[in-house]
Amino acid sequence: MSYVLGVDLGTSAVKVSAVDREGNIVAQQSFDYDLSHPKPGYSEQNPEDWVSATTVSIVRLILKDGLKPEEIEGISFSGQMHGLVLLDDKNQVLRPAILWNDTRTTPQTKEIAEKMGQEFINVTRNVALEGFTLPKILWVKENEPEIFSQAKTFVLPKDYVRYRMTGQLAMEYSDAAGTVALDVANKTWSKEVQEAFDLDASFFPELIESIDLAGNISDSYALFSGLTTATKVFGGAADNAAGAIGSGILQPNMVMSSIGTSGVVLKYEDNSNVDYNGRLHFFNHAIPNKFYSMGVTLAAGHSLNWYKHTFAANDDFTEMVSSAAESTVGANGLIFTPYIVGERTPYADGDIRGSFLGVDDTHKKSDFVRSILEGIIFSFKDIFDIYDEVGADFDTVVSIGGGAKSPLWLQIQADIFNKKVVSLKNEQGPGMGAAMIAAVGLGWFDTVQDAAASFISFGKEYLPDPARAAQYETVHNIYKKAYAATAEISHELMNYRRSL
Ligand SMILES: Nc1ncnc2c1ncn2[C@@H]1O[C@H](COP(=O)(O)OP(=O)(O)O)[C@@H](O)[C@H]1O
Ligand SMILES: O=C(CO)[C@@H](O)[C@H](O)COP(=O)(O)O
Repeated sequence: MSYVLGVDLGTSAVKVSAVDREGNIVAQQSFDYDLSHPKPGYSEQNPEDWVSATTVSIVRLILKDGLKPEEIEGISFSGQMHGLVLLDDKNQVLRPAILWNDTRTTPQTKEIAEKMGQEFINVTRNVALEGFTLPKILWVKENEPEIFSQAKTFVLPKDYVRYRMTGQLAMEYSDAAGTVALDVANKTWSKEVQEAFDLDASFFPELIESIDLAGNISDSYALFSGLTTATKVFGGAADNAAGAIGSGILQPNMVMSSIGTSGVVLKYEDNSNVDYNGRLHFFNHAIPNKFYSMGVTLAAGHSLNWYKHTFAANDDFTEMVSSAAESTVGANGLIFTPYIVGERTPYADGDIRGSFLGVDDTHKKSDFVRSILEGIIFSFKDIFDIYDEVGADFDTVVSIGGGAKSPLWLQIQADIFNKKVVSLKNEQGPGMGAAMIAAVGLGWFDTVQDAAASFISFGKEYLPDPARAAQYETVHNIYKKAYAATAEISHELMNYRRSL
């Protein structure tokens, strides 16, 4: 037998999946690690914890699940995006990694916008948000100059783990795009960004493709992990790019709708010609010379979980979700905006907060649940509207994440999007995408598309009902007014809370 390992390096844990040539997951191991929040808004992790957790998972696959090291032909990665790992001239880590969900960098995002304006968006194809890597680099440069003066280069989380496995330092394009220091269309580090922020070209690491061989397992890592030096290690991808591959989002007619803790709407882009002018993220895909665009709803499943913990702690989760069927399209006139931790797309506003609008003394719990399911999908529909504005054409929405477990929620998606929605038969997410990258890198398949044809099967299709779709269009048009109508109130309430 021969296997590949897909390493899904997440924010709270790493999950390593062993996959055979037919795409079957033969074993899985995971290991948690801590997040540290040394100050409000700070979010850091120790890169050594990623290496240890990944290694423990691999050792367990070998010792507990009986995988033979010589049968593990290749390894690749899906990585949490944007986290800054600063390295000195001996590739030693200089400070804890500053993660994607760390928001200390608001002044640096403003500095970037003021200094480069539209040119920044034209080159990097993104607006510099707090979570992205360049603002983090500038934060260290301005706030920890003694550390920055020792920094020779930087990498992203999964690139660091790959370096420790192989001894070879590199960054791959799909993650490099999330630094917002890359000229995305031309696939080179941006000279404009380097000059504007006085960053040396040598600070930026070598770039490779996701399916490129980064190196073999080194002697020292073989000793540490029990793997053999024959195992090949491939570039891997940003978690969203790997998730898109693992869900088969490989053609321009397909969009992914992911309802996890946060929500993501992601579209495969065949070339870099389409211009969202920074309203959506636009990154390089894990497939050479392809791209993807995406928008994020910060609190998707999180909104539902918040409601349950706060108002329905003793209810069964699945029954609570199913109770939404007792309500109506438009939740009997109740609208929920899911901005309970701020929002990213289409409103990049950390201080906006959620609302229930139209609360009536006849509303029942089932109406509240329904309004939450609908509000999350209205927020996704706002992202779809950006696609409509540029004339993007697609007919299939692949629904993934915990939210895709609910048939009612899948149908609500079909009706609100007014598109066909499909789920996956055996959804494995980004870890499967990582395994597919290794399988293509090894030559088991010629292309990622070929790997997908063998590894991925779609499940049930949900078609929009024309009458419900028309009703939802009416309610969504009302929902769209809620952001502007509640922004000032939200901001004032946030200021009040800060004053307490
Ligand atoms: N049976 C279900 N029906 C509908 N939604 C669900 C169900 N189970 C979980 N969820 C939602 O899915 C979310 C978790 O999805 P998941 O993809 O596991 O998230 P993540 O990996 O981002 O934490 C939860 O926040 C929850 O609201
Ligand atoms: O910031 C982004 C994308 O822009 C996130 O998608 C992180 O990459 C999330 O990592 P996990 O929550 O999946 O660990």
